[in-house]
Amino acid sequence: MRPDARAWFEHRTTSATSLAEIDVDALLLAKRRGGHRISVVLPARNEETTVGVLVRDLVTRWVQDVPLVDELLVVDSNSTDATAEAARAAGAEVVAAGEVLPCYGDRPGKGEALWKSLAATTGDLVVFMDSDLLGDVGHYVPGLLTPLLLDPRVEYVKGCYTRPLTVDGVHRPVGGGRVTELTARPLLNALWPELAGFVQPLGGEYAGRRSVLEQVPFVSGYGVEVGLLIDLLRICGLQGLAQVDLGTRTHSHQTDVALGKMAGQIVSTVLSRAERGRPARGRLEPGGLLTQFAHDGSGFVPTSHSVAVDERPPMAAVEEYAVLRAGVVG
Ligand SMILES: O=c1ccn([C@@H]2O[C@H](COP(=O)(O)OP(=O)(O)O[C@H]3O[C@H](CO)[C@@H](O)[C@H](O)[C@H]3O)[C@@H](O)[C@H]2O)c(=O)[nH]1
Ligand SMILES: O=C(O)[C@H](O)COP(=O)(O)O
Repeated sequence: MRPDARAWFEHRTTSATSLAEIDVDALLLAKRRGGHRISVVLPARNEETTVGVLVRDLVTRWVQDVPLVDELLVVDSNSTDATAEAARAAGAEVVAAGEVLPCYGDRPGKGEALWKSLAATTGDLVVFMDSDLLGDVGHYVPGLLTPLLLDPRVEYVKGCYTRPLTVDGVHRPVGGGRVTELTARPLLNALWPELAGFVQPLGGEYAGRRSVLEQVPFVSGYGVEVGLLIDLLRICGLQGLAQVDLGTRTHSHQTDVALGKMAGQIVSTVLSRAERGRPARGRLEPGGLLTQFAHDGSGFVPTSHSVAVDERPPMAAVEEYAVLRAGVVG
């Protein structure tokens, strides 16, 4: 690892692997003293089997029993199942991504749901969590908030964890995060070696100050995490970023074919950032198309999918958002 990345890793990684490691009273005090308002956002597409349990646990722990979280929003990302109903019944506020800033239309993808969530929430600190998490993750929210609440230099915190992998009924305690290991990490190490200290650059659990989140574009699909990391590095510098070890993360896994498309979006996102600042002449022009092959018994069958990414502008540049914020702040 490059010396700056190693120094960052050693000084900016903290541990919150269980509630026993977290001083919740100190967080509440810091929240009160700093006058913070805290929003938790869960993007969800067809997560009816997991979102209810997750939301109920979060609401019970961090809204009702301990007043850490002020609003908990599930952004329904074009689900075709009962995700919205399950989340609402469990105590979340639920909004469909397409209903937020409707004049901007409705694009598919996780990043779109996260971008819209900035306009649908009011906290100055925003925590993002996936809604397909399994197991006990009750410490994730306070764990992610600890660096933000206790260290004013920190602008953005990324969770990290070990990742079990269960495929075809076979369980392994590690080995999850296949796109991370085979695509995102090699790309980041090659092009942004200062980010090499991030253990889980694609992880879906992170938190940041609204003041920086609204200054960066959001890639609409699965490129959103790697895009945020690269863009927030530019705005906050390495010292404004932190990571916290949350222990273990278990979630539902996608097929290899689906992960191939995700990897294609990661590549498109990273290339779009690598091209910034280069003269138009001589720029790489990524094809934005991924061709995958299946064998049908008699021969290979190619299927092509778009992995081009589009992105939303920094929320701070959106006029309707400025009006909404004026209502909140004023
Ligand atoms: O169009 C979509 C697709 C997904 N999701 C939600 O986003 C979260 C993560 O999606 P998932 O398909 O489970 O992603 P993973 O296979 O777990 O991918 C990992 O890598 C992705 C790329 O960085 C990250 O976005 C994920 O958070 C991270 O867990 C889940 O709550 C989904 O319901 C949406 O809201 N809209
Ligand atoms: O982060 C990743 O690389 C993807 O979410 C894939 O994770 P998995 O290999 O644990 O399914």
